[in-house]
Amino acid sequence: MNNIQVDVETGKTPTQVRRTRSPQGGVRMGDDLIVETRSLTKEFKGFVAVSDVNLKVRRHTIHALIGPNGAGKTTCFNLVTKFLTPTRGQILFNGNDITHTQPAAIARQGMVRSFQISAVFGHLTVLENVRVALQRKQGKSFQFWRSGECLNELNARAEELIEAVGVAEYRDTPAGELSYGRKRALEIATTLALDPEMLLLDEPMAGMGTEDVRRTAELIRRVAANRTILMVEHNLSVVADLSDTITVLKLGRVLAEGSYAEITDNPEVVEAYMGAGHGGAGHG
Ligand SMILES: Nc1ncnc2c1ncn2[C@@H]1O[C@H](COP(=O)(O)OP(=O)(O)OP(=O)(O)O)[C@@H](O)[C@H]1O
Repeated sequence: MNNIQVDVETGKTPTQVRRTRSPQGGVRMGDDLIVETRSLTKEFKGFVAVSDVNLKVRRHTIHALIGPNGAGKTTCFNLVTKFLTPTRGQILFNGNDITHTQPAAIARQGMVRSFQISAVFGHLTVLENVRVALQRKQGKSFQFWRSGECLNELNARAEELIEAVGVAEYRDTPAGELSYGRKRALEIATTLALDPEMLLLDEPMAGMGTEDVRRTAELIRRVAANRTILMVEHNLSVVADLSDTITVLKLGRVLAEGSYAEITDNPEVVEAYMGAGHGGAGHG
């Protein structure tokens, strides 16, 4: 049975090449940092939604962004994934300044936002959806795909991916008929088809029932074995369970950063959540 570590990182990936290459931008980061933001700031018509955020995401960790409503999590996430342009500040990915790079170019560099590129097509089966994603990554040449060998390879890879995310038994089911949680697992499979070095997840548990949350958390943990994950997540018990590092935002600024134990020990964090009317750990 394949597991996620062998099925998605085969041979010399572009990722591995990047890891050994010296940064092109000439901006040095600490060796273990994959993403760093410097004084990241976003203003909307004078309103400062994100203010001077210095984020340090270490390679091969799960890093969560949390905070009460309106804290700036989504804005911060959209800045890092380049859906928004910062008013000020800098974003580095693998040492390269990507502040002004287009989202598609960043995806090619290995930073992929789930549910961004990887739309799931409801009328296609689970397996077909993953095949489409694999073809999108590799297939520019029609001739290439005409070769039977390539198609076999593609099928084998697609089977591995759906196995890895736990939807293999639904391989021939149209994606539109899947439960919400399984659809999101399939979305993760289509994202993994792009072989990302870093995965950005925007509220991966949103709208899920307990069983789907448990399964998705397990999936994220497996996916993270050889990747970096940055996620915005409201479900604090999931955050507690999964995250190596948590950055707490409040009113656009970093209020605290550390392990779950560290941040929950911080009176300012407790106050921020209580003050905002949040129910604390386990709140979905
Ligand atoms: N496009 C925009 N124009 C104006 N203000 C915005 C815009 N996007 C976000 N904001 C404001 O910026 C602040 C931060 O919003 P953001 O959505 O990033 O917070 P959040 O932490 O993700 O909140 P939530 O948990 O409620 O999703 C909020 O006050 C919001 O109203």
